[in-house]
Amino acid sequence: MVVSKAWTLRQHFQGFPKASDFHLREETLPQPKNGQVLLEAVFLSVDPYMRPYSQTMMKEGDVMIGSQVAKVIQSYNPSFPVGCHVVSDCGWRSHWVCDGAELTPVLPDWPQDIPLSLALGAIGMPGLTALYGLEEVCEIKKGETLLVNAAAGAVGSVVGQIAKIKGCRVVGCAGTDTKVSYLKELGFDQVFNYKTATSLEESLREAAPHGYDCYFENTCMLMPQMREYGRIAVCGSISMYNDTTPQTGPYVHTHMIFKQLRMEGFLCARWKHKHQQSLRRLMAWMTEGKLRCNEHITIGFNNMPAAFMGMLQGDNTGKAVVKV
Ligand SMILES: NC(=O)C1=CN([C@@H]2O[C@H](COP(=O)(O)OP(=O)(O)OC[C@H]3O[C@@H](n4cnc5c(N)ncnc54)[C@H](OP(=O)(O)O)[C@@H]3O)[C@@H](O)[C@H]2O)C=CC1
Ligand SMILES: C/C=C/C(C)=O
Repeated sequence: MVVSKAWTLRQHFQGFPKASDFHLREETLPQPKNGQVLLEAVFLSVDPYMRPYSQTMMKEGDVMIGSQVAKVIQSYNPSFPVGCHVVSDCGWRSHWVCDGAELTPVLPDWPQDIPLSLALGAIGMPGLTALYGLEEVCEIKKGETLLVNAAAGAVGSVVGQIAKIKGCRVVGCAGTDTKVSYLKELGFDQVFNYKTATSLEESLREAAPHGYDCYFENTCMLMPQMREYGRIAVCGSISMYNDTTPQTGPYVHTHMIFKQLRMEGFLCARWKHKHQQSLRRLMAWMTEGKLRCNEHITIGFNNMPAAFMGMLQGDNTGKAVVKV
């Protein structure tokens, strides 16, 4: 018998999450049966979606939702032999018994020198989100100009690098000078700190005097700088996730109409059927040195809530993960 640790939602978050909203419990797992495997968490993902989804998909007492890279430590399922690594959506748990139905093996032939944690980052859901937002929603083309905000985050940093691979001009905005330096290292053409810029409008105009063809992310600050027939991929709205009163405006109709813009919200899972081939593309770019990913690693399963709250502060550069 294995005793698993699990972090549960003690009470729904009101505004910014606090340590007392979480509860660490132990549970004795059943012995795996025929067709089942026993998983041990190696890396757990810490993602913004956990905040809004906790509100809509969870009830108090549930184990926190989330993905992890886990190692199979007992197996009665030939598709998942002992020692293999999988991505599992079993939540904030140290161990779990399941059949293979909901498990995704990490890419076969995962290179030795690429950390497995990236299966939760650039070679995982955030990387796929970046790829689909650019290719499927923005339909970005060589030579176009892109703006991405939250650019030093797990998604934004991959967005900018893929757009560079595609021959685009990339403008990123981020909230600290450290993030700005990181994005310059990644090869972004223009980067500015939106928190210290004297005028956002001026910074945007200076960075791309002819305007933007594509805009990846959230907020509507860019509307006046969009070019005719511009495309806006609405990926997330992290700045609102902890709000206790709904935000209003700005009203975008005039820009949408007269510039004939297209704005589309999307969820990465829409293109689930493409995930395997897309992960292989991301891995190829990484092994060729065209795609890099900084990670913000917190050590220790017991620090999951702290890592989650830290991520929601917005100060991390790159993908937040917890190493067990
Ligand atoms: N549609 C989809 O399928 C998916 C959507 N998403 C969404 O994409 C967005 C980015 O995700 P991801 O890159 O993983 O996130 P990260 O946690 O890696 O980065 C988030 C960044 O957002 C910026 N930010 C702005 N306002 C806030 C705030 N109030 N609190 C915290 N951070 C803030 C910060 O950068 P800065 O200081 O530069 O402002 C921060 O670094 C999120 O909104 C997420 O929900 C993510 C995955 C899939
Ligand atoms: C799958 C992730 C969704 C958001 C909104 O983060």
